[in-house]
Amino acid sequence: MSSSSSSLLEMEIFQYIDAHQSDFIKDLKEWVAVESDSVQPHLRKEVMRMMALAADRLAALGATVNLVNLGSHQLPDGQVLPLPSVILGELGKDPQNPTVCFYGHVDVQPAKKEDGWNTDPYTLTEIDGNLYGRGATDNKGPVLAWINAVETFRALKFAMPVNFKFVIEGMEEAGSLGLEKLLEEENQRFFSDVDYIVISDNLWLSNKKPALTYGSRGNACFFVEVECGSKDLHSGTFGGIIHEPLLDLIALLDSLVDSTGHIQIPGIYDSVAALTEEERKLYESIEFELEEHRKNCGVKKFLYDTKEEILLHLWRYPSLSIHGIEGAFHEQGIKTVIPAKVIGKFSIRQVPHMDLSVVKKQVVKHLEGVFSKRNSPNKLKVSMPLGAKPWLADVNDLLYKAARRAIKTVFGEDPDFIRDGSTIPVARMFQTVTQKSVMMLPIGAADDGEHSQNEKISRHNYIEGTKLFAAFFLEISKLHRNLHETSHTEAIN
Ligand SMILES: C[C@H](N)C(=O)N[C@@H](Cc1c[nH]cn1)C(=O)O
Ligand SMILES: [Zn+2]
Ligand SMILES: [Zn+2]
Repeated sequence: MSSSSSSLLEMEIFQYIDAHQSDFIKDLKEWVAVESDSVQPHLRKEVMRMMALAADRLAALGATVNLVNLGSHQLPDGQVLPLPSVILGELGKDPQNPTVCFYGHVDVQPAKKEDGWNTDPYTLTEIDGNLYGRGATDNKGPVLAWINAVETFRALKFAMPVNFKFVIEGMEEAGSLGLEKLLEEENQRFFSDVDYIVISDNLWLSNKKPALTYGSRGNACFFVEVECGSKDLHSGTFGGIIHEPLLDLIALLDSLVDSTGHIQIPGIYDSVAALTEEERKLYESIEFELEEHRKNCGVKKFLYDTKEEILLHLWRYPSLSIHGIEGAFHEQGIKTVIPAKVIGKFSIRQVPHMDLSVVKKQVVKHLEGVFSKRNSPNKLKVSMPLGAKPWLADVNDLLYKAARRAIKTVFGEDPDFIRDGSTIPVARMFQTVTQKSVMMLPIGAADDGEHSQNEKISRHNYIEGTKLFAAFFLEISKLHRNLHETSHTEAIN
């Protein structure tokens, strides 16, 4: 295809997408309305309902859809819950086309209006060009944008430039339970003819400038449980004469990080890959507005003052965050009780070359050491319910070339090449199990507020993101065909 006919094609595609914005937003509204929170057990049926909706949407595209049952899992309290099925979808089998597998998730993090949302989190609401709702950017919007892009080719009756495969799951926010086993089982079947894997489940580094992501951190999640007995106690009747579990727990949690953000667990930094001079230079050249980033997060000051230090601590070093305490009274008012059992929850973001099993041992040893110094008779239990490895890709891969060109076409500028501090467990699983090239192609902006109150995707990013995916299909198709024609000619000669 000549470049002028390909740009004519793109023009028609982009016009179609612009003309169908309202339909695409209506679909997103329908998806956001489902409270598919994979973290809270009582909402599991909503995750199942969401999976069914996504499967129907793919079937309507003409895809073959297989809902693979992953069985069940046990919660720390012993409760057994069914895991949502994973969608494996396929559309097109043209041997001339590359096969691109898209991964996305349709589960969300918990959200309640009373957390401080300005609008109902499950009613997609447009204000000043932003579409607010839980899952709007993480990850229902990007999944739909990819589907919209495929739909556009179908509606215009254009030949599909690539064969599509889909992996859509409903447990990403809970650590992608059961997914690795499925990938291993399907490696020689579903994944055997996949050429490229694309994930769109993270954000740009800036509010306006597009990005391509070549690395993400992993995560080791911990529960630390302290128990004094089987029942909560009156703090007037028993306060002052017992070792309180919450005091033990707070001391344990307080021992994890110092006020400069440095993790206090001995050995935790030992295997972190050394920073090369080349990397340092790369970080210096990245455009990154510290003030914009500070405003997005709404804090007064960061732990570090320079762009380089901030990026290093987000992408290149581990970080430890405390997420909450189960069993502690957290409602309004004051309940004068001593909770009998409390569970602290924290996680350590992982970077190359940290090893999850070593990290687990270091954490357990450290917490047991701190606890033993307290001479507490209480029961301590430390567990690591989730572990996801970090991921790093080769930016010289064809995928990145195609995405870079597509970004230039749609946004008129070159992308930032970035890493991401958050975790998409499947990225490293795909790389290790399938050995195919993996790329993250985000369409959300840095101020989208993933996991936060008032999560949003802008109409602009949702619609231009749809165009970006369509342009990417054309670019990867061209580059892949060229590469294979060249290697075919070389083989003949
Ligand atoms: C980046 C992605 N949208 C996301 O939010 N991932 C979660 C996954 C996770 C990690 N540990 C437990 N869940 C995240 O990075 O928090
Ligand atoms: Zn996500
Ligand atoms: Zn998320």
